[in-house]
Amino acid sequence: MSNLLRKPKCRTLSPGVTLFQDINSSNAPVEYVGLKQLKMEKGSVYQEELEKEEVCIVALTGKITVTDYDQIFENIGRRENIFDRTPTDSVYISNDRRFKITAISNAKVILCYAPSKKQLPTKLIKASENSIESRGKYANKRYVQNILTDTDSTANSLLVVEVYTEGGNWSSYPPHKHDRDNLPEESFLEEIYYHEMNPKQGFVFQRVYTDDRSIDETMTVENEEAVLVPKGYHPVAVPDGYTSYYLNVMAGPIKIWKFYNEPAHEWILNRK
Ligand SMILES: O=C[C@H](O)[C@@H](O)[C@H](O)CC(=O)O
Repeated sequence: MSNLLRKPKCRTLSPGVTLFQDINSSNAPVEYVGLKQLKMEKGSVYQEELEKEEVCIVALTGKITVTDYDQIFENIGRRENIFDRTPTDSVYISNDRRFKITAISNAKVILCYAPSKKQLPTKLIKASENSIESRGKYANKRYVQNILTDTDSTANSLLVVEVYTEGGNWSSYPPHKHDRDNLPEESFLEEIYYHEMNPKQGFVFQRVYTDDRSIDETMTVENEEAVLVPKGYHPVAVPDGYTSYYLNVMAGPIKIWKFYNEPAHEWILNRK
């Protein structure tokens, strides 16, 4: 199995709180990004103390209450099913703070991490504040819900985005990368993909590869699996009949998303 593919591993953290994905610099070839996926039973509690990291808590499904012990955001979350295809609520919490999540209903939560040294205000990112984009044409149409963009001053490092791609389409396509700290041509952002499929028995193909092919992994990715993109191009192909969802966490030395399209395939963008 590819070192870039992370299958869910079930670990009970506390009564009613199960960890399925836990990706960080101690167990993955990444320095800037981290991700946890939690499943929480109604009434269960998850607590964490942050050091020099910031977190975006995404109420993936169900309802949760989040507090940083100064503010409390009650009953957040806007969808029972990720494929309701509506934005959801998130909470940004900065470095050197602690937080507690209480599940108001059975809930699925994604925690997105990135480095942070300058403590910024905690913020509820309402679903209505997500900017929505329809990207692509022909067979690379996808639908994007931006939670934290590179122009958003809420976070120091984090970019968080949700992408829906219908069957028969490609996303993150034409292939692009952002693995060089070389502005204005390209920025360096590591990336984690957290994937879900509808129906859930589906899969997508994702290739992660570099110009020199020192990395060239083509993976079959199934429901609730994650893919690491330490560097390289990272297109996704979705089989007919299925809808792909993925959440991206991105971060790097500078919070700018300037990607570089692979020259061999950039002509794709010029079709009328
Ligand atoms: O670099 C960003 C990620 O590859 C995705 O968020 C991608 O941009 C989504 C898309 O445009 O298809």
